[in-house]
Amino acid sequence: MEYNRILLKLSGESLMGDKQYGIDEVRLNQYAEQIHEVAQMGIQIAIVIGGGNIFRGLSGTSKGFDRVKGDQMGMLATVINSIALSSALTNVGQRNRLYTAIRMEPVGELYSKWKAIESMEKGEVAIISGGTGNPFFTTDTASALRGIEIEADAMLKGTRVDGVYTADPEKDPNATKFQTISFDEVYKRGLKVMDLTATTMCKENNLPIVVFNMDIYGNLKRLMQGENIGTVVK
Ligand SMILES: Nc1ncnc2c1ncn2[C@@H]1O[C@H](COP(=O)(O)OP(=O)(O)O)[C@@H](O)[C@H]1O
Ligand SMILES: O=c1ccn([C@@H]2O[C@H](COP(=O)(O)OP(=O)(O)O)[C@@H](O)[C@H]2O)c(=O)[nH]1
Repeated sequence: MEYNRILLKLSGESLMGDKQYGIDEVRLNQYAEQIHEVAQMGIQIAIVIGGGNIFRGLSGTSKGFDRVKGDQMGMLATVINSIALSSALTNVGQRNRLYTAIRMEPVGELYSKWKAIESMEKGEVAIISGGTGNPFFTTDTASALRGIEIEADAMLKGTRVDGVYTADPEKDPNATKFQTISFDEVYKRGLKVMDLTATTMCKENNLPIVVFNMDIYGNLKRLMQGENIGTVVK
């Protein structure tokens, strides 16, 4: 697969690094350096980050939170992570622009497909924060949505496992990894590497997903250079 424009999804939870909560500066800077490296190769990059290191709407409901309010907190958590990444990218010399799904100037500009594309064409990394702006969705679904909107060649799901397995590799030591897998096979086997809403959006709009381990330094560049790491879902 050749990549000219990518949507990179970063897990909020991975941003914690070795910490129990919040943002680990070392991990954050490693992400920024790797993104800068790939941007310098001329690849257009949009980024969507989760918020699981700070707050997840569903975890709030068990403590009595209203789901919609909890999800709004979760979406704001993705904005916090995005501001941190924006700052880290600036520190490594990478121009970038922060977009928000809901109006929040001067934190970021209100997202639109055209503004994000214009940024990327100018060599800026477009950080698209705030999820879809709606409760009951996940950051994976927001990534699928934004990836389709900005006409990315693929959605790269950077996570803490190195691909899609026959079963959750964190629970089943006998699970084996797929090099590629079809969307239909993901449904048939009930694989839970992304939620169904996100998977269905990608399938219906022909956006391939690449699941890879973003926590191994250099993996993003390896992938862009065509190395066979991770799993392609298409
Ligand atoms: N079939 C599978 N193949 C790979 N990972 C899976 C599979 N089923 C479940 N997972 C889990 O999905 C996680 C990756 O999804 P991610 O969205 O980054 O995590 P989270 O849901 O914690 O934010 C992995 O840590 C892994 O434990
Ligand atoms: O379009 C969206 C995207 C995210 N969220 C909320 O934001 C939280 C953080 O996102 P997620 O759990 O997907 O992040 P990750 O697992 O990648 O850290 C979710 O739990 C939801 O509560 C939401 O309501 N709508």
